Amino acid sequence: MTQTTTDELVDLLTAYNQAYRQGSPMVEDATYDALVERLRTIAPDHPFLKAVEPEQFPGRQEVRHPAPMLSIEKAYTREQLERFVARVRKEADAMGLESVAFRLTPKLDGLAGRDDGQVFATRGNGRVGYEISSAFEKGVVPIGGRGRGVGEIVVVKSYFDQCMAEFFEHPRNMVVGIISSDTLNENARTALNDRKVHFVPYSQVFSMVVDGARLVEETRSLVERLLADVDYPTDGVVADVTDERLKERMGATAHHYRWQIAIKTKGETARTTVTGIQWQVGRTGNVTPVMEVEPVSLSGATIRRVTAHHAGNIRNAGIGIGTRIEIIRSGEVIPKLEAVLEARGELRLPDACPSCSQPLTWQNDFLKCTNSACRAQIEQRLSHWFRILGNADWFGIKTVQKIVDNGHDSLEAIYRLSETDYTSMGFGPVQSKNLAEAIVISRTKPVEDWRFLAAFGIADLGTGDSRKLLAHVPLEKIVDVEPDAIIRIKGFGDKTSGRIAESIGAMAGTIRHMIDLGFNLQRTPLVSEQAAVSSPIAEKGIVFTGKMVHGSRQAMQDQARALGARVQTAVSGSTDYLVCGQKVGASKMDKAERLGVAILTESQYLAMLDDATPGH
Ligand SMILES: NC(=O)c1ccc[n+]([C@@H]2O[C@H](COP(=O)([O-])OP(=O)(O)OC[C@H]3O[C@@H](n4cnc5c(N)ncnc54)[C@H](O)[C@@H]3O)[C@@H](O)[C@H]2O)c1
Ligand SMILES: [Zn+2]
Repeated sequence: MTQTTTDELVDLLTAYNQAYRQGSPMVEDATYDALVERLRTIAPDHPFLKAVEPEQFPGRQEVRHPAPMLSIEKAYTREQLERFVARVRKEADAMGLESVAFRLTPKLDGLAGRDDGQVFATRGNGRVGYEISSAFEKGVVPIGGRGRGVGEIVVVKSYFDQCMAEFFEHPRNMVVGIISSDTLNENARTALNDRKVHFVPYSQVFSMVVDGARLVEETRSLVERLLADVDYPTDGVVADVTDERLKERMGATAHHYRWQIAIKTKGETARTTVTGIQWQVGRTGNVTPVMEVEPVSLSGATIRRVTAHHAGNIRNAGIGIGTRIEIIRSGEVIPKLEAVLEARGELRLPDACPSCSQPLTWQNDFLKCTNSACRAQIEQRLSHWFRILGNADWFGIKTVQKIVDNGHDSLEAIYRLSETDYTSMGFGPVQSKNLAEAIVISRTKPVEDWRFLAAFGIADLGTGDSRKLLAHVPLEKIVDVEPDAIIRIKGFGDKTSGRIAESIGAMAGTIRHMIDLGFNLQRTPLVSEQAAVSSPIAEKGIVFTGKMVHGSRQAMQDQARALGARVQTAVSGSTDYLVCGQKVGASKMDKAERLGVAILTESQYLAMLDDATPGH
């Protein structure tokens, strides 16, 4: 190999690394790692291999780490893992250690950080990182509390898949965006408000301790067990030697600790051929490509459809019928386009909306239908209503399409339908009954007013911002809201406020109509009222569990809500207190302990409320 090839390779790696750190990788990890290995073969002493691949956050203050935050050596194969275990064994023998144990933890795939309780910093180049303490003010949830050392900033995976996957190509994009920019877009704000962006210290994650033999023999099942319950994006499992003296003896290179290895589980890939491209219209008018492919088997499922995320991917790669592609599936329901192997066929992009035939326009990489009367958008908006309201099932997209086909194309119309109307549209007797009941349930089952408002699909108003808005403007005044009133609320910018007010204005009739139907709405307390209630549990996430002695659980939950708490049904990363009555299941307690949630008995909890009440 000549010097130029080495340089070219390093240039390529540098570019790939930069794209990756900014949240939009250009190639798969395995491809990147293979290139790194190639560099190691041709230029083993190249500086690129001797350091942590740097990330950059321009304009942030630099923070020196007390101990370097290094990269991790990778094992893709059994042989690589065996070699690692053998190396550890050898050092242990030299120390006269009889047994060696490894602590296994999920390798979280986000943005690494370190929180000493005062300063929160990124990894940077491993020695010097960047100060990002504002992340906690933005709403990143520190799991287990502040000051727990190194960990990873990640988005809750199920949440990302359900609510954010259509806006971001990878959860890391979202995290990097949130940390690096001072102005957050609507989706990022929603996720932060929903408390779904966490800083997870590695000390707080689920772990298992095994010996070297088991690690090598049962790798697959161990990895599966470790990752089964982790609701964060992962890209493998990290194995650490547990013995402190052995760790000290093994030390580190400039790149990684010698007592640690990452067992990588890359998403499974397959190769296939594009046989067609379907264009789907979303609620906001984005027209996105779904490729039909020759059926191919991938992690146990037969794949026929592959998403290409946005039209730009089709345009830039020149994908036509006959194009050979590589696809990857790592947990998503619909697999993604991984790489274009050979572009073939004619590139054909729609110039008209597949639903309403209006001309499309490009907005960055997205093709957009701007016709608000577009049939597909109406269907998506109606199904959005039921999805966000979340208290009544049965109105999936197929059902909604059929209803719209029959001329009922607005919420007003749908809420007028009766069981016999459904039957005459051709729904079966059972389904007709279910649909009619679901409508009643959607009005009678309690639902938060911010969900109700967000369900209309108002521009720039996700659930998080809807809650914020309603803390300042009560729902019954919302249709008359002026942009000025929104701008004054923290977190709303000029443009967004204008768009929100305009969009609310355009939907005022429907909003009023739906309010008048009398939903069972739980009000968001107004900030002006909240000031009066200063309680020790305001804003805290609380789970009540077990049989309560003081009163019914329902009554305690209501009281907690009135005191401004966020009452939850399950312990999660956003829980602050688990209040235990009698006969509490061990699993809830375990989970709470693992997540660093404070566990209180019923009387401890009541004492806490009492202490804070004036006059006691
Ligand atoms: N696809 C691409 O274009 C591209 C580009 C650059 C890097 N990469 C990938 O990034 C990796 C190298 O980057 P890196 O050095 O940032 O990361 P790494 O994979 O070497 O991981 C090291 C980091 O993992 C974190 N980590 C996550 N879970 C952990 C746990 N349970 N215990 C301890 N640490 C944990 C730590 O912060 C540590 O700094 C490679 O796997 C490479 O494939 C990909
Ligand atoms: Zn259209």
